[in-house]
Amino acid sequence: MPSSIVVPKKLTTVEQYKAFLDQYDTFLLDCDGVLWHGSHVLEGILETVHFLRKNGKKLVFVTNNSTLSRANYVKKFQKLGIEATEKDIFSSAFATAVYLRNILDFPKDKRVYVIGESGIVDELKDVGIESTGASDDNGVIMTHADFGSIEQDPTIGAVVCGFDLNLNYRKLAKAFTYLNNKEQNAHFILTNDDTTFPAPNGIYPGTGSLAQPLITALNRNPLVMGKPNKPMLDCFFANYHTDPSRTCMVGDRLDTDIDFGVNGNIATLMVLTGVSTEAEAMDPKQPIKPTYIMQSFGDFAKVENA
Ligand SMILES: O=C(O)[C@H](O)[C@H](O)COP(=O)(O)O
Ligand SMILES: [Mg+2]
Repeated sequence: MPSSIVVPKKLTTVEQYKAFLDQYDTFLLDCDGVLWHGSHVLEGILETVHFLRKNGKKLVFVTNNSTLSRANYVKKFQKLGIEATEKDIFSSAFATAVYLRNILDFPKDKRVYVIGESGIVDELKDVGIESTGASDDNGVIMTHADFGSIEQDPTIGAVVCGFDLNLNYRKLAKAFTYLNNKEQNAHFILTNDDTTFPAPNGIYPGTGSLAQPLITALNRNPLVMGKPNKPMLDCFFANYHTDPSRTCMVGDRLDTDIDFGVNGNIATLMVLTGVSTEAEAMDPKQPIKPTYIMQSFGDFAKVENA
């Protein structure tokens, strides 16, 4: 059906929330912008998670945020008051590691140069892939005399770029050097390409924006692992067997979360606590349409008290 005809259904009343919840058994929950902003859990989220689980609903967490491993996400969840196990968590770092190991059959004698944080390094290590970079070059201020210190490294079989609070010119110059060596033929991979992400006091540049200098300099498009792309879909459906007709993706971004659900042929609920707006979703020219829209996932807590 043409997207201009699909009109998302706005959920606003407790009766509508209840009728919505009765349709689904499994909820794929995005994290940044749905559950929290950074480490600030949004209002009603803890009550909603508790209520849904008490009513037998399955919650799976699917995040493009590659900064933590699943093990460290479990610790974050627990610290914020949400029980979770590694098997309930799908991050773009995990999808990247699975893709390098299972799809690319990454050579044993090669390493990955990482622009990003511990989540990527740890998940690669979990599948037996060695990496370099990441925090090695944090805080390194280059001078114009330093270019000679950037050398080729034939052991680099891939460059993986994820969210990196400590991005700097040296990291970009090293990644460019490895990727620009045509004989080396290193893979260029982004964990995700979100242009922005929601923090407690606004939105900020995301991984897709951080990687743009490399994309422009190389004139080359990377492979992207996270939502809405196939590697994350394959990673999820290889590990989770749910009834698609009783499964719903909940997210704050049209171009990652909602598109991921559309690509996975499951229903989608867009919440307005993150990046995408109701006007964007309702725009007849918008090609990506959520099945439902509501203000906040935390509003489901009102059903319990109804
Ligand atoms: O820039 C990023 O890495 C992403 O915007 C961000 O972390 C998205 O996380 P999600 O909303 O998928 O949990
Ligand atoms: Mg999000």
